[in-house]
Amino acid sequence: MVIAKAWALKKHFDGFPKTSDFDLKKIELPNLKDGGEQNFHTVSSVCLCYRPYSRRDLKEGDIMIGTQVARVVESKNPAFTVGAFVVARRGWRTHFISDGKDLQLLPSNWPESLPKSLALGTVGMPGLTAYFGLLEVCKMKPGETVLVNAAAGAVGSVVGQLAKIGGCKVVGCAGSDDKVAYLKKIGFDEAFNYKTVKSLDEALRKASPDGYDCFFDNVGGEFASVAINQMRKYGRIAVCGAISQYNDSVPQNGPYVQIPMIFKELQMEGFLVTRWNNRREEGLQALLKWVMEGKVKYHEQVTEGFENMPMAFIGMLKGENLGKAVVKV
Ligand SMILES: NC(=O)C1=CN([C@@H]2O[C@H](COP(=O)(O)OP(=O)(O)OC[C@H]3O[C@@H](n4cnc5c(N)ncnc54)[C@H](OP(=O)(O)O)[C@@H]3O)[C@@H](O)[C@H]2O)C=CC1
Ligand SMILES: O=C(O)CCC[C@H](O)\C=C/C=C/C=C/C(=O)C/C=C\CCCCCO
Repeated sequence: MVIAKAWALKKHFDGFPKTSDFDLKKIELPNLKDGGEQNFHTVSSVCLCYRPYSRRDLKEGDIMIGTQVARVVESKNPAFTVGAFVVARRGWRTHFISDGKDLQLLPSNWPESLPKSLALGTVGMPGLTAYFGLLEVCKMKPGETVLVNAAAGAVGSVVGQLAKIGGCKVVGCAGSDDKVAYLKKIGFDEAFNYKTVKSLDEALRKASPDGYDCFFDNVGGEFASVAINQMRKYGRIAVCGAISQYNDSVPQNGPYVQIPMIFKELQMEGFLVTRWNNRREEGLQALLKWVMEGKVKYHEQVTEGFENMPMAFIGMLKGENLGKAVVKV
């Protein structure tokens, strides 16, 4: 008999999440039925989207939403043999039983040398978000200038590198000098620390005096209000996330975007990566190839221990992660 550990949402977040908002539970798993298999969850993702999605999708007492890479430890399903690795969206839990319908095997050509946890980051949902957001929403073209914020994170770090592969100039910003140094190391043309610059407006102007053709916005709020005024004519803004607003108890005012949008004839489009679920394999194979060729570098912020999941999530919201935040169980 297996006893799984799971983190539940004890109390809906009020402002910034606290460790006391989570509750560690033990769940006894039944024996396997024919056609079922049991997975041991080896690495778990902590994703920023849990913050807004928790309010919409969970009630207090529910297991936290989340995605994991899991290893099959017992199986009565021939499609998932013992030892296989799968990506599952089964929330913050150490073990679970599945009939296989909600599992995705890692791509069959996944190289042994590559950490399987990348299936939660650069070669997973965040990488796909960067890929489709840049190609399909920003519609970047060689020679253009691309701006991305939260640039040292899971999505942003891939955005910048894909834009370089696409022949663009890339400007990124992040919240520490170490993150800025990392952005330069992985090929960003310009990078700055948005927390220490005297004026965001000046920093953006200095990084690209001619303005920006594409803006991949992970942050929203005040940053977006400033950046929108530095877009070039016919610029495209991909609204991917709004981190600066997720923990607000009182909604922020603005931005009032109509004037620059009219005069510069801008396009601003929100998107969810799931729009391209039917092209998932294309995106994963492209990302896998670039990673294997060394054209896309990755970094993971690894927290050890399932008991530290809430801390890893809170740490990511505070900006403690470089690259994708994952928890090893
Ligand atoms: N539309 C879609 O389909 C998807 C959207 N997303 C969104 O993409 C964005 C990036 O996600 P992801 O790459 O996983 O996260 P990250 O790995 O980038 O981690 C979050 C980072 O956000 C930064 N941050 C936190 N608070 C603020 C703030 N107030 N202002 C500016 N930056 C802040 C921190 O970095 P720093 O030190 O730089 O402040 C932190 O490290 C999120 O908004 C997420 O919701 C993600 C997946 C899919
Ligand atoms: O690890 C997981 O479980 C995440 C799975 C997410 C899923 O597979 C795919 C799409 C993720 C989209 C993320 C979107 C954002 O982060 C954008 C943020 C907020 C959306 C607003 C939600 C408001 C609900 O009231």
